Amino acid sequence: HRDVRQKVQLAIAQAFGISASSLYLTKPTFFSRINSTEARTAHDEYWHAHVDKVTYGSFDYTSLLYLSDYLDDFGGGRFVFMEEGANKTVEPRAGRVSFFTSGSENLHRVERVHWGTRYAVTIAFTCNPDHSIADPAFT
Ligand SMILES: O=C(O)CCC(=O)C(=O)O
Ligand SMILES: [Fe+2]
Repeated sequence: HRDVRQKVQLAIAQAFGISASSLYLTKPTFFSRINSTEARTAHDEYWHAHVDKVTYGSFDYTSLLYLSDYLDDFGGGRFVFMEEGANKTVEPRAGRVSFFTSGSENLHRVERVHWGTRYAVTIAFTCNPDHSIADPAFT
């Protein structure tokens, strides 16, 4: 819904001190299901440290919506910001949202999931209108 989209954009823009008119949805937006089965392709190897802007190209801001609970639904699978001296960890919980800038300042990785199933959604935003995708349509 456009009104909701505009409110979310405005809130995000205000939080980061940027103009709401310069923030657009970008791709890929994806749903992830992670369990402890063997990776079949390099794409399945979610646990490597990476920078989202490098991995996905168009990302300026990354948001993660978690749909399952660390330790209740799965073990391992915490999100780790790699920081010199002290890594900072986000423990996924259903409904928890994490939001951060997608550049090298936020190098991160996901711990390997040891048991259970971990669900999350990645939704990203760009400041470059050329990288934008259309608003989601609800039909
Ligand atoms: O699911 C997560 O916690 C993070 C996934 C991730 O790093 C990514 O999609 O780039
Ligand atoms: Fe990432």
